[in-house]
Amino acid sequence: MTSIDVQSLTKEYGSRKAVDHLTFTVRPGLVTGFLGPNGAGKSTTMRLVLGLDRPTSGSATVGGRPYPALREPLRHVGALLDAQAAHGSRTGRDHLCVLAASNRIPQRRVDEVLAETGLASVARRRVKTYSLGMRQRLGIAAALLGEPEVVMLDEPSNGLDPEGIIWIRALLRRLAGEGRTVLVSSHLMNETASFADHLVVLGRGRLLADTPMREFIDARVQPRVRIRTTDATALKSALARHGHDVVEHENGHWTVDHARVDDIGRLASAAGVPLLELAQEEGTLEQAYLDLTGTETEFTTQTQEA
Ligand SMILES: Nc1ncnc2c1ncn2[C@@H]1O[C@H](COP(=O)(O)OP(=O)(O)OP(=O)(O)O)[C@@H](O)[C@H]1O
Repeated sequence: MTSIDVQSLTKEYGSRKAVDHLTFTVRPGLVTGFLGPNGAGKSTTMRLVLGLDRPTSGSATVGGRPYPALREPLRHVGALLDAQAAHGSRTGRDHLCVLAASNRIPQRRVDEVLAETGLASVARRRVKTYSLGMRQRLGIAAALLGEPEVVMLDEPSNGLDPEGIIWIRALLRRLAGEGRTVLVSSHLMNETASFADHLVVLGRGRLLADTPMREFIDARVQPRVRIRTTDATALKSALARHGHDVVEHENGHWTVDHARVDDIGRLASAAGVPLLELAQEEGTLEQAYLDLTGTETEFTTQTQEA
């Protein structure tokens, strides 16, 4: 079982703490979403895990060992940090062949990952002719090359087309299903909600949350019920009798906060109120995330006063 362990990790750039006494563990068999506003320290943490930067203090290990101590590291950790990193004058296939050779990975894996990432037909083209999405796929192919137990991807959906986004979702779920440790940073909340089991959230270099995704949402966003009727007066008074406030929306539907469909459905039925619509609206990851990080954002968009 290989986990990523980050212990009291701190990285200072001059007087700025990019990462500030950070401690968390990324466990196998799960997809962990790595979230945080711009500048929160996600990429720095990933770079420290990969030994691309030295921590000011603390440690980051993979399976109990620092990354630089791993022999043939691509067989243990696959990472996509910067999709522009591949040499533009090499072909996609050559790029992967060089990586494979330096980590004693059999050449057949090159063709396997090219097929898996949908790049087989452009494998002999130079990387500089690749679109952003193709480069992203090549970076993911490189990360998968050594069949690593740990996969770390920084914004993998960046530049991918809709088919690619569906593909990456399925890929991440499969990798976790195979028992691998999967850490994925993203700013796309709907995307993250579609593949993550667990979340690690940073703000200004510090840990804000380390929790299963469902718990993260449920702790911050109350569920509500969406409802529509032909008899507004009767419904409103039935709800009021049971202490429920309704919020009326422009297109004719209402929402009842802190409520469950079972209760509202029974209540409407007992009062003989006809319903056209009755649905549970669960809190979204985006709502929960914004609730948590509202005060932690270094760069917020200011609305200009007239
Ligand atoms: N090489 C560097 N030199 C100086 N400061 C740096 C360096 N790398 C990162 N920083 C600073 O460290 C902080 C964390 O940056 P980092 O790129 O890790 O954030 P992030 O969470 O990945 O952000 P984003 O979501 O925008 O990618 C930022 O304030 C950034 O300006």
